[in-house]
Amino acid sequence: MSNYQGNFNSKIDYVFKVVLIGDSAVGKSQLLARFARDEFNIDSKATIGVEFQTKTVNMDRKTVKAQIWDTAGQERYRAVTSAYYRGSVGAMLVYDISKRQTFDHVAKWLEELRGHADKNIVIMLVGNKSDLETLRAVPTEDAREFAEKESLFFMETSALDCTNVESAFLTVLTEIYRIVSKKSLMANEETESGGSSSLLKGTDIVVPGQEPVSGGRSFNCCTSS
Ligand SMILES: Nc1nc2c(ncn2[C@@H]2O[C@H](COP(=O)(O)OP(=O)(O)OP(=O)(O)O)[C@@H](O)[C@H]2O)c(=O)[nH]1
Repeated sequence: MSNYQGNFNSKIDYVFKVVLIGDSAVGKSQLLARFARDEFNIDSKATIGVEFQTKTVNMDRKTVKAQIWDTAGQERYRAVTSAYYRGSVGAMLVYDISKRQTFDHVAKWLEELRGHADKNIVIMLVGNKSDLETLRAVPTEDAREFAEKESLFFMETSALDCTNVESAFLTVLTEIYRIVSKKSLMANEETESGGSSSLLKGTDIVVPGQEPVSGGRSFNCCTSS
């Protein structure tokens, strides 16, 4: 079920759409549950269609609402690909450190992501289930090397025991914020000089219960109220 945790009383400076992708059962839904609500469900069912949750964080005296989207890893249950990626400015590409195949499929997920998302999207490679060290099938070094080659952030996490979950999401959100603030600065300069910026274009995001969030600002991946 989609779960919208909007706070209509406080001013939101930005909305960042972040998508979760990766094979089925790697723990995408539980990473989201842990980050958004500090919950974990050992009997987590496969996602059908698409869900999202929000979490509001403060950065640099701005209020950022992370709108995190989760879809099924299984092809037959997945959301429409292009709609899922539309407007996303961050992605968590998740595999399971105890299942080699889920890491072998990371390149395929990355290809799909790069084919559909903004070229400047911030991507974190996430090796989840780090609590299953005794069953490890993906050496940390292999993943780190892949991430470096592909210019991705990389972290190992455990939604079960909380390791690095917050840190992984916050790293992505902070990097998006860094790019967007820079773009905001550039946009102001370009308005004066007549140029155009290529940083994190994104598209309009409509949050249920709110007006479409484009508007005020010259970059439309985010909102400003
Ligand atoms: N040991 C361990 N199990 C986890 C962890 N994260 C998720 N799981 C378990 O892995 C299973 C799958 O988790 P989900 O979060 O539903 O996986 P998913 O990637 O969302 O799966 P799809 O919806 O099919 O794409 C569930 O039984 C979870 O309880 C973790 O960090 N450690």
